[in-house]
This record gives sequence, structure tokens and C-alpha cells, in this order.
Amino acid sequence: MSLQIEGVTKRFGGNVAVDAVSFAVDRPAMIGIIGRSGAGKSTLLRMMNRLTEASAGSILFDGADVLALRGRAKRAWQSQCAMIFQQFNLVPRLDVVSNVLHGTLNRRSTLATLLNLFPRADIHRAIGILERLGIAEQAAKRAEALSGGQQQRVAIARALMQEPRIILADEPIASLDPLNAKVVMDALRRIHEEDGRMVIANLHTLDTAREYCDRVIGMRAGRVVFDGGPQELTTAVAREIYGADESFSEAATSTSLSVLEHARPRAARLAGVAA
Ligand SMILES: Nc1ncnc2c1ncn2[C@@H]1O[C@H](COP(=O)(O)OP(=O)(O)OP(=O)(O)O)[C@@H](O)[C@H]1O
Repeated sequence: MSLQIEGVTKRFGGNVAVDAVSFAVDRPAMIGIIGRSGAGKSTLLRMMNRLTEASAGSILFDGADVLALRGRAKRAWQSQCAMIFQQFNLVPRLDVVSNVLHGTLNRRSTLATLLNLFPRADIHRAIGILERLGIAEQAAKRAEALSGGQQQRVAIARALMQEPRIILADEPIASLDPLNAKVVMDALRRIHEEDGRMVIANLHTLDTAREYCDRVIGMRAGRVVFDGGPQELTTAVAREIYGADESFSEAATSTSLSVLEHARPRAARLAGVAA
């Protein structure tokens, strides 16, 4: 599996959101993209998936020019690199299994879609995926009745229905509390390891990138300012990525329970109350 991103740029009017980004991946790695809000992380992922058109540059997947795909070939690519989003993007009033089955929509006829008819084999597959993600018992509930962490796992299940080779996750845990964030990141890591799928996740938090990713790409103002292993991601490097000064604290970008615990005011910790 090879992904080559070369000089990819996106301009919105006079604003350069992504500025000549290049990197190459030659195996199904788990990659974290970090950077402050507005650094261009979402725009980069959306260009890979062709939700946003690039202004310049090229993206090659196994040698094929992704940015040149049209019509059916473009839709086939979009199901090969499934996206999951911060806000889950489920149909709230629809039950969980139907939401998951929507991952097969691009393979089905318009009539079958209109009538909400799904082949039995797909329904079994959907339930199997929900079992794997530990939420099969929620299958008949409406999506809106689930916790955020459960909803994000439903969104991952929907993505897996597409049998994607790459999962692009745009801030998958930014709306979740630390425990649910861990459950969702564990699920993504397992899918990566067990299925050999590439995962590229935009993450706000340094500790998550360090803990889960094989490689981390740091973006600042549209550019790649760091590309290396998690162990190279020192506090000094993080300051550079986030454009912060000496007062920069890792806790400010952390989801982990232990770091959050340290970030609480000492008095609150001693008193055993929430900050
Ligand atoms: N559709 C759009 N039209 C105009 N400008 C946009 C659009 N989408 C993004 N931008 C701009 O592009 C820049 C990069 O935004 P982007 O959302 O990619 O950053 P990000 O790193 O993902 O930030 P966040 O974590 O807040 O989503 C920002 O300056 C943003 O305002």
C-alpha cells in the first residue's frame, strides 16, 4: 500500500489553508496529524477523500492519481478511504443497524435505497461489525439514544461496511470525554492492527498521538512542520507545532486522565473535588 502526497495545496480566496504539503506512506501505518485549530488538518483529509477539491498538487494511491478521478471511479475511491467525523454524522432518528448499513449505499440501487431494503448478508455483516466493536446490544436503538462514544463506534462500523483500505478520522474524539475517547482510539488501533487498514487521524491532543500513532505529522499554518515517530515528539517540538511559548503546557492539549488530573488546581485535587 502506498500513498504519496506531493505539493498538495488548498486556497480559499486569498487564504492558503494547506500549503504545499508532501509526505509519503509505504505501508498501512497509523498516522496522527496534529496542530492547532485552523492549521489545515481537516482540509487536508477532505482533499484526500475528494470532499474538497485541491488547488494544486497530486495524491497517488498505489500509483493511481486520486485527484483526477471522476464519476464512478471517484465514488469507488471515496468508499476505499472512508471518513469519520467529530460529530459522528449519523442519522439520529434511525436505528443503529440501519445507520451502519448506510455504509453500503454506494453499492445499492436507488430503488433499494428508497425502500430501505438491505440484503440479509449485509445485515449479518453489520451486526458482526457491531459485535466486534462491542455495541451489538445497541443495534435496535435509535442512534440519538446512544452515548457519544457509542455513536462514534457506530460511525466506525458504518465506515467498515465499505471495506475501506484507509480510514480518515477527522477529530474522532474531540467531542468525547476521556474514557470514551480511549474506547474509540482503541477501536481504531485494533482495526489498524488486525485488518491492516491505514488510519490517518486528525488529533488535537499530543498524548493521544504519542500513544496510538506510529508516525505523527505536525501542521502549522497549512504547512508540515514535523514528520516523525511519536518518541521524537518532545515538548520543544510540540511548542513549535502549536506556536506556543515557554508557558506551553502539555495538559492544554491533553485528554489523558492522568495529565488532566495534574492539570487540576492542587487545592481542588487535595480536596477531591472537580476543578
Ligand atoms: N470552506 C471553507 N471556506 C473558506 N475557508 C475555509 C474553509 N474551510 C476551511 N477554511 C479555512 O482554512 C483554514 C484551515 O482550516 P481547517 O479546518 O482545515 O483547519 P484544522 O486544522 O482542521 O482546524 P480545526 O481543528 O479547527 O478543524 C482555516 O483558516 C479555515 O478558516
